[in-house]
Amino acid sequence: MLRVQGLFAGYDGGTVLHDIDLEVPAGTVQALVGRNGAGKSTLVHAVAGLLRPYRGIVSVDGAQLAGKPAHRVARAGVGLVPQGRRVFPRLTVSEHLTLAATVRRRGTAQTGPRWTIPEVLELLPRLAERLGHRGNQLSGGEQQMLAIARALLTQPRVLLLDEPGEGLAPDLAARVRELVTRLAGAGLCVLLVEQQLQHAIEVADRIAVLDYGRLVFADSTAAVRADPAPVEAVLSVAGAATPAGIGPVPSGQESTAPTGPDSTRSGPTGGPGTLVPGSNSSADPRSAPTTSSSAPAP
Ligand SMILES: Nc1ncnc2c1ncn2[C@@H]1O[C@H](COP(=O)(O)OP(=O)(O)OP(=O)(O)O)[C@@H](O)[C@H]1O
Repeated sequence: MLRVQGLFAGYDGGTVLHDIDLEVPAGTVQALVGRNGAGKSTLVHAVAGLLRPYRGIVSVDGAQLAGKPAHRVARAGVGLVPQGRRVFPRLTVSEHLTLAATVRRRGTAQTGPRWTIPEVLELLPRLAERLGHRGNQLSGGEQQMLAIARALLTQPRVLLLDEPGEGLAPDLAARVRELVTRLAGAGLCVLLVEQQLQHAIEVADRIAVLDYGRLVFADSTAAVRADPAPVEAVLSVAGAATPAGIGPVPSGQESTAPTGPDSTRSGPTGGPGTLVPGSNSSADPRSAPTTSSSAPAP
């Protein structure tokens, strides 16, 4: 189980993510949707240890990970398929896989599937035909497959996928979604960032919506499929060019609970089908942050 609780994070002392609560049980896919700049990648980075949260909890099966560096988070069982794939241009496919396979999990018992290079190649046969090719010789789809293979070889219990279908041909993107379903079926907790609500509906068990750095909606996919209007309303607000913006670090950073509007927090999944209380509704042009504290950057 991946648990995120009361998470605040941002850049250079400014706050992008406000009081995020999310739980992803093993064997399920949690989709995260939201407009450009809503904070989706920031959340993924904060979970993966690439960005140190200002405060809040990130845990995997009870092990606290918030604030730990990315390599420790990876060893604790969190695999990342970053947006843009980020493969090494000069390393071959084979070298990428070998390197990833050397990341060993420490300090926790192995649960879920344990991937070997042959198994990963069986899952992604295209890579088997490209073992000697360097990263910069791969197509976008092949790079995506490599990024997924590399993440699996770190033996994750939690897989974070940041827009894995971005830039792929529709049929390849659909194959990636099928793969995501299979991986959840194998017992992984999957947090999937998706731009397209329809794609999220296809693959996810639950759907959460980030807007202006706040979790404004969370419910089962079945509920969203039955009534997508609340999610569509958030995603389609005019003026989407205004991103989350970076506000100041929340005041009272050192205190145990946030104050002001942010303190109205829903349960971990935000409650059934509701726009999360305490967040601004999609109809409100919102201002980012609540205070102008000058708390220090992390
Ligand atoms: N490294 C950074 N330094 C400063 N600000 C950043 C950085 N990365 C992102 N931001 C800002 O944080 C906010 C959220 O960005 P983020 O990339 O998390 O959004 P997103 O929802 O993933 O967007 P997209 O769908 O366009 O990828 C934006 O205002 C963005 O400009």
